[in-house]
Amino acid sequence: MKISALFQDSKPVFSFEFFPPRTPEGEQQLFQTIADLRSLKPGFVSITYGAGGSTRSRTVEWVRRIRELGLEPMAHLTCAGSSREEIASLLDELTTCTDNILALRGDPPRGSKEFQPAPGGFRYANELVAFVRERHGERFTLGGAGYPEGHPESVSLEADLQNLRRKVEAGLDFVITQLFFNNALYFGFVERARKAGIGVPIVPGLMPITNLAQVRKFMDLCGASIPGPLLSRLESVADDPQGVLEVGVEHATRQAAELLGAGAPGIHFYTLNKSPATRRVLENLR
Ligand SMILES: NC(=O)C1=CN([C@@H]2O[C@H](COP(=O)(O)OP(=O)(O)OC[C@H]3O[C@@H](n4cnc5c(N)ncnc54)[C@H](O)[C@@H]3O)[C@@H](O)[C@H]2O)C=CC1
Ligand SMILES: Nc1nc(=O)c2c([nH]1)NC[C@@H]1CN(c3ccc(C(=O)N[C@@H](CCC(=O)O)C(=O)O)cc3)CN21
Repeated sequence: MKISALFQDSKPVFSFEFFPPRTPEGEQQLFQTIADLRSLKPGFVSITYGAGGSTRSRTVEWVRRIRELGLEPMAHLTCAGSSREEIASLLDELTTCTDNILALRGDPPRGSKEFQPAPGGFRYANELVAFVRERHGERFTLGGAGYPEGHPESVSLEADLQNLRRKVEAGLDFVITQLFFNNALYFGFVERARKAGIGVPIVPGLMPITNLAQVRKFMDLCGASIPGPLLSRLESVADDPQGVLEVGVEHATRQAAELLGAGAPGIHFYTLNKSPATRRVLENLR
């Protein structure tokens, strides 16, 4: 099912993001996480492609598994490291297992700050979006990424917004935001986007914090800032994993409730393949 239909409804769309595990233990954990989360009836679940250095070949495999489990999959697809021929053949394969694609540029390889397009590949996500539309028309619902705090490589918030507009004009059906911990960033972003003529749904992406070291890594990778008071609360329980999770769940619950109250079209959860925090946030919202 094309998930664009879900956003035409007034009900909020909840979605979960997973990455393809590298080890048999990781695979077992992800199966368990999906089992734990499926009763929450997500509108869709997405599978990353090369995120955080993870493997790409398993994205399609997990998309198939998710569909077999009766959930609606969305495959992430990036420009990184692939020629257009390779992307074309992957797209043909995706027509056999999903109706939904999150079209991304991709991160620079680990240890490098600068993105280099592959020979015969694309430099920006808007080129990938146009390519998918050119080859497959309306066959897929297409999502893309948006940056409430600006993309780390962009020269200004305004330039970044114009790039988002270009990407939407190339054919995006909706936008998922980079994770953020302060809702004012999302509200400001949506307001600026609407003024710039971007009309598609903008789904906030939230990551319930469960681990302080990981948060620091994400601030670096994603360019997401943490409000000082939240960081202080996390640091005050740094030696107590359960305490960190409690703070993370409470914060994400407050963020989600306020976002939905203000009319956000749903919430996309960056689960990192774990279920307890996301489950508790959604239960708190009921
Ligand atoms: N859910 C997920 O998996 C998410 C992944 N990401 C990652 O973030 C990274 C960036 O990907 P995207 O946002 O898709 O990239 P993008 O191509 O939309 O933007 C990348 C950078 O290039 C600039 N830019 C974009 N189009 C341009 C153009 N036509 N001319 C000049 N500059 C342009 C943007 O302002 C931005 O600084 C990727 O690594 C993606 O994997 C980000 C958020 C969520
Ligand atoms: N710039 C950026 N790139 C992304 O890939 C990305 C974002 N932002 N923002 C939201 C989510 C978060 N994503 C992530 C981020 C990190 C891991 C991660 O921790 N990966 C593990 C290894 C994964 C594996 O076991 O293969 C790691 O240790 O890096 C996964 C997905 C994907 N998304």
